[in-house]
Amino acid sequence: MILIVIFFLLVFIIHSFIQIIQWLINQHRLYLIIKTIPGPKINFPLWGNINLLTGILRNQPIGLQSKAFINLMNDICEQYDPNNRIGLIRLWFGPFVPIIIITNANIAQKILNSKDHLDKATFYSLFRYAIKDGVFTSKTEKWLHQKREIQNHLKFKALQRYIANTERHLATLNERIDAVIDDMNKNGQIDDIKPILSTFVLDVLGENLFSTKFHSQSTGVEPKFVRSVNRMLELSYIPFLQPWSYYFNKSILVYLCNLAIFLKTMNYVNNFQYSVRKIILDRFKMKKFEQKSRKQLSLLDSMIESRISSMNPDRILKLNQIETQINTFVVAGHDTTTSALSWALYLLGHHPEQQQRLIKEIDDFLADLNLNGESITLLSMRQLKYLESVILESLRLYPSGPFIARRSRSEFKLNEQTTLPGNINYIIFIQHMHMNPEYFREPKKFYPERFLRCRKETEFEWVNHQAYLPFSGGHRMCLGREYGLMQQRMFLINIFRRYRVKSLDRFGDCQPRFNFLLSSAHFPIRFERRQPQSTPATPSFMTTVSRHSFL
Ligand code: HEM
Repeated sequence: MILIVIFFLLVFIIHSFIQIIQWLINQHRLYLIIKTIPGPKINFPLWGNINLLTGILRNQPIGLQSKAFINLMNDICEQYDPNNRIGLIRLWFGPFVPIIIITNANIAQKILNSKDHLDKATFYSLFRYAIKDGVFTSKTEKWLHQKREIQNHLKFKALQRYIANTERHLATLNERIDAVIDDMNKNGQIDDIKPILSTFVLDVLGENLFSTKFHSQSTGVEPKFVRSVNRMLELSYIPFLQPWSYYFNKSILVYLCNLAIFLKTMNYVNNFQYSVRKIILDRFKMKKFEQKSRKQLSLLDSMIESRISSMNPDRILKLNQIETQINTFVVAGHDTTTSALSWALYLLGHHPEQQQRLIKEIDDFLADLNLNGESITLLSMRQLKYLESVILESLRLYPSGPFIARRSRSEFKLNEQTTLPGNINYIIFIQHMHMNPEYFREPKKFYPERFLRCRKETEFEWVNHQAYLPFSGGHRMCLGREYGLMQQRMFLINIFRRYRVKSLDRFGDCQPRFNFLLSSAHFPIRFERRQPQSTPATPSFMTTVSRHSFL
């Protein structure tokens, strides 16, 4: 008996020994490859470059920490790879965990289009508290199945059905703005536009995604779970930014307080997930959508309908998977869209010339439609090229996702000289690329015209299309891109056919608050009604497909 135990013990020890040797060989190979990539010096191998993060971030309040993080990353890129010569920077998080930052558009495109880089980076697991293993966070194999099922429900042709809800909530938004204009004390001034936009986006998302009325605009408050998700992401972010100092330098009391807040927010998120589950079960049982016109189905209804009508339901998303996707869309679609709307207003409010050009384009477009007795359709909105350029330029200057990250499954040969290592995390630094004068001439300038001047992939005097990644790119590009763009188009047409806006702070004072993907503009703004005689009679958005629609 003892001999058998000794035998197994020996086998175990030899096996572990071989594993350790293999791991050391791999680490050495990784080290040799990474050595060729520029990056900050390591003074103390156990820490790697973590001291850079902790040093700068320790005294920043939550919310601004992430801004400090982005600034730090920008500084590191400029210092260690001046003029984007190589487009790669390495950082060591401790002795064994390297991260590679990519600032070269060509390399970023190769990574995003490679089948070996479909997994999201390890630290995306923080999102799993809020959205579990949905299409945003899932690993390649699961993601392929989920994406196949979801993309049809969000592609351009499917969006027509969301117009009616959006238009109704836009009408409520107008009433809110009108009330501020008519209020003598306020005289059209809103001290912080973000909550107004956020509640509007949420109400639209609730109805379009899962037939739920949040009533956020009428109550003026976001549901608790939305604030909880944001808070949760902020809290999850702290240990990532300050892995050691957070636990050792701060008092245990601070840690416990944050833990208590985390658990409380988790509770709200769980409650929300429970409500979503209930809605899904109810709608599934009632099969209400069977009597509804297909064009009015919410995303949830159409996913359930696919499941019911499928010949092979095993291949279609199950109800619990649908629930995960709905949670994912609310989190992935809410702050990103709010942020895009708020920054577009901010920039236009500071650039009257561009605002006037946009107003003229919208007026001409509406006058043409009126003349022909047509409504605004998804497709006709696309004729507004200046509007599109304003949206694209705002997203360039303020991308909702300043960086995205992937985990490689294997080594990746970039060219004869450079091979990128496998099994490590890559950060694609979108915000840095958007500000690179090599890719975008005069990058700090708000200049929507750049997109009109460079419409084709081959024209890149003002825009390098490869470096433009507000919705990411390649295989795991944003699934809500068309939906997000539609919302922005409808919102801006609606605002500027009625009002002029003026941002009331000093240009540049308003700074984004990042926590991974999320950033929004909080700033004071004044709305003025446009003179009635100068606004053309306004055709409504077309909510049903008629002979004018090309869909
Ligand atoms: C202006 C609005 C939006 C912007 C700027 C934006 C941006 C992005 C970016 C940068 C990513 C890549 C994230 C990463 O790889 O880490 C992404 C992914 C995603 N977005 Fe959006 N998004 C927007 C709106 C939406 C909306 C409205 C929805 C849903 C209704 C949505 C759903 C998703 C999903 C599901 C993914 C994950 C795709 C995948 O991994 O395959 N997004 N988005």
